Amino acid sequence: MALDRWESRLEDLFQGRPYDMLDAALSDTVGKFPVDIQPFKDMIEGMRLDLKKSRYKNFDELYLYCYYVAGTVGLMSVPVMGIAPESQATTESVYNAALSLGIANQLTNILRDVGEDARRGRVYLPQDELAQAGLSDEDIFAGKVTDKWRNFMKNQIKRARMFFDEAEKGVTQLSSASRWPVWASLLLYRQILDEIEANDYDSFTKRAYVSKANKITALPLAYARSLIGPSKISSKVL
Ligand SMILES: CC(C)=CCC/C(C)=C/CC/C(C)=C/CC/C(C)=C/COP(=O)(O)OP(=O)(O)O
Repeated sequence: MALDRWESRLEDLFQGRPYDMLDAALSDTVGKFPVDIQPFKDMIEGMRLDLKKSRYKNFDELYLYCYYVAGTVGLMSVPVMGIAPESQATTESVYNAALSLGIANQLTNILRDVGEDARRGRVYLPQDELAQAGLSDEDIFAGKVTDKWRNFMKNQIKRARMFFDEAEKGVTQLSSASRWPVWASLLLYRQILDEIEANDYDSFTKRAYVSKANKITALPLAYARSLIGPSKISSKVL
């Protein structure tokens, strides 16, 4: 019911009829930038899915959930951030990178929160891959770091990193003012994966986080990378 109401407010604010101040802020943004309503609707759909589903058969199902709740945020952001006017990249490839960053962030979030989610009876991990690794829901609820779990997590982390790599290809194509914050968020969120490794894959009892010192260090690195735009200069330098 609440989600239905949210959806009708969304449609209203896209037509310039905001209900409250927050709606008004989004309505203003929608009037200023070429934002599409579909990713917003899809995010609400993701919330509906999350209400009725707490297991994912395979990565295809998990990917769809990640698209709904996080990939959509990437798609919403690009029209506001803007693509660099000198970019030769296709619009599709930039949206694809933005989608990948949302997916990468959500997968990272899931791998960090395994214990917290399990305590709420939820397992956002592909059931077929758990089975292939010799693991079951019971192992997740028991929360013991075993070699099977470590191996499983290594593969999950590898996949999340592939999505970050995919996302990297798009950041240089964004308008120059948008590149720094996006690089910073990418570098910082990806470091959570390093922290999960440093915790010996214990996402059951530990919440992996990036230290303040690492966060501060990431900012100049992100800034340096943000200087690279869609030019001929090799983006491999930094
Ligand atoms: C790369 C290019 C070309 C553009 C950038 C496009 C952007 C900004 C993508 C980022 C999308 C993003 C920030 C997605 C959010 C993903 C995420 C981790 C959501 C987690 O939300 P919750 O589940 O509420 O978090 P908690 O579990 O911490 O409460």
